[in-house]
Amino acid sequence: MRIEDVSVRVFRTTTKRHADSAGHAHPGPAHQVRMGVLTVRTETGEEGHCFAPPEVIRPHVIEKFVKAVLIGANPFDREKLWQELAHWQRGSAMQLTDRALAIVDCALWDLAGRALNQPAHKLIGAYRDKVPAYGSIMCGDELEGGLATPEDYGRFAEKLVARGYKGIKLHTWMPPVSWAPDVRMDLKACAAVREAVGPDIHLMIDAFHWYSRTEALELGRGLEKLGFAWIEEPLDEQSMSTYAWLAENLDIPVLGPESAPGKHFTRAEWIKAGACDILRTGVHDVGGITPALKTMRLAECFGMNCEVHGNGAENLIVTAVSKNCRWYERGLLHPFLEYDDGFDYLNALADPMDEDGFVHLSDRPGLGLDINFDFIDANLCY
Ligand SMILES: O=C(O)[C@H](O)[C@@H](O)[C@@H](O)C(=O)NO
Ligand SMILES: [Mg+2]
Repeated sequence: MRIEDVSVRVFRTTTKRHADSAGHAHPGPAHQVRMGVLTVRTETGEEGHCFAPPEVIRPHVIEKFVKAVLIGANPFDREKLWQELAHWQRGSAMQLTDRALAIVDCALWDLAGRALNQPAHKLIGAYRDKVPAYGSIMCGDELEGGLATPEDYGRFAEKLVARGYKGIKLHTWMPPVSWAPDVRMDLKACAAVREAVGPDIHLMIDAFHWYSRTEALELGRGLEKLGFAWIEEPLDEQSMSTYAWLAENLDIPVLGPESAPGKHFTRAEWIKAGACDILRTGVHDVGGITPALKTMRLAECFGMNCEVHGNGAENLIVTAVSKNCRWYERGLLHPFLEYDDGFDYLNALADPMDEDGFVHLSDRPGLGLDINFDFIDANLCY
C-alpha cells in the first residue's frame, strides 16, 4: 500500500464559540468560521481524515513538507513518517508546527483503522471502552448569568453534576476580563463550586497562566483547604524550575506541562526536574497520537498519572488505551452553550457521555468519527 495523495478541504461551519484577545473561548452569537479536513489517500483508495483549522494545514505546509515525506510511503509506517516530519521542523523556519504533525499522524491512524476496519484504540491496544469525563468549564467572563461570579460557577457546577459529571475543572477569570487575574476571586469561585457539589466530586483548577510564585503559592494553599485534586498552569510553563519550586512547596498535585513546547522530550525533563506530580500530554500539544502514547508510557515508568489535554476523538483514544490516566477532558462548557449539540460536519458526537459521566469510545473504524462529507462538500470554501 502506498500514499498517493494528501489533500485539504476547507469548508464553512457554524459555531457559537468566539475567541477572546488571549485566545480563550467564550459563547456568543452563531457565526460562520472556516474549518479544514486533511485527507491522506492511498493508490487503492484507502483514506484517513483529520480536522484542523486551515492555517495549521495550509498549502505551504502540505506542499513543502507533508507531501515531500508522505507521497509514495507506506501509510502503516507511522513511526518512520512521524520521525521524518519531526526532523523537517528544524529546517522549516518554524513553519511545520507540532499541531501540523499531529494532524498528519492522526490521519494516518484513521487510515490504518479504516483500512483494517478497526477502531484506533483497538489497534493500539485498548485498556477500556469508556472513560470517566470531567466537565472542563470555560474561562470566566462578565456575561450576566454566565460565568461572571463565584455563584455563577456554583450554579453551573450543580447542573454539571446533575448531567452526570463526577469531576469538574474551573478555568477561572483571565484578561481581557477587566479585573482579572485575581487569586482571591479564583478561590471564591472554587469555594462556591465545592459548596455546591459537596465533598465527593473531584475538582481541579486551570488558572491564569502567568501568576507570580507567591500568587501561585497562595492559590495552591487555598485549594488544599478545598480538597482540589490538582492545580494546573498557574505559572508560565516556560520556567520549569519555577514549577519544581511550586511542586516542592505545595501538597496539592501540580499538573503539567500543557503548553510548553518540546513534545514528549520536554515532558521527560519535567519528570526529571520534579516540576509536576501529574504529567500532561495532548495530541495537538505533542505532535500526534504517536508521541502522546510515548508520553503516557513514560509517565507510567515513573509511577505517575498523565492527564490528556483537550476533547475530541484523538484525545479520547489516548485516554482509552492508558491505565495511568484518570480522566477525559470534556469541554469546554458554558451555561450558554449546549455541548451535546456537537458540530454540523459530524453526524454524531465524538465523545457521547452517559448519565453516569462515562464517555463511550466509538466502534467505528479509525478515529471513530461519523463525518458528514455531504455537508462538507456542500459548504466548501476551496
Ligand atoms: O487555550 C487554553 O488555555 C486551553 O485550550 C484551555 O482553553 C483548555 O483547553 C485547557 O487549558 N484545558 O486544560
Ligand atoms: Mg489546561
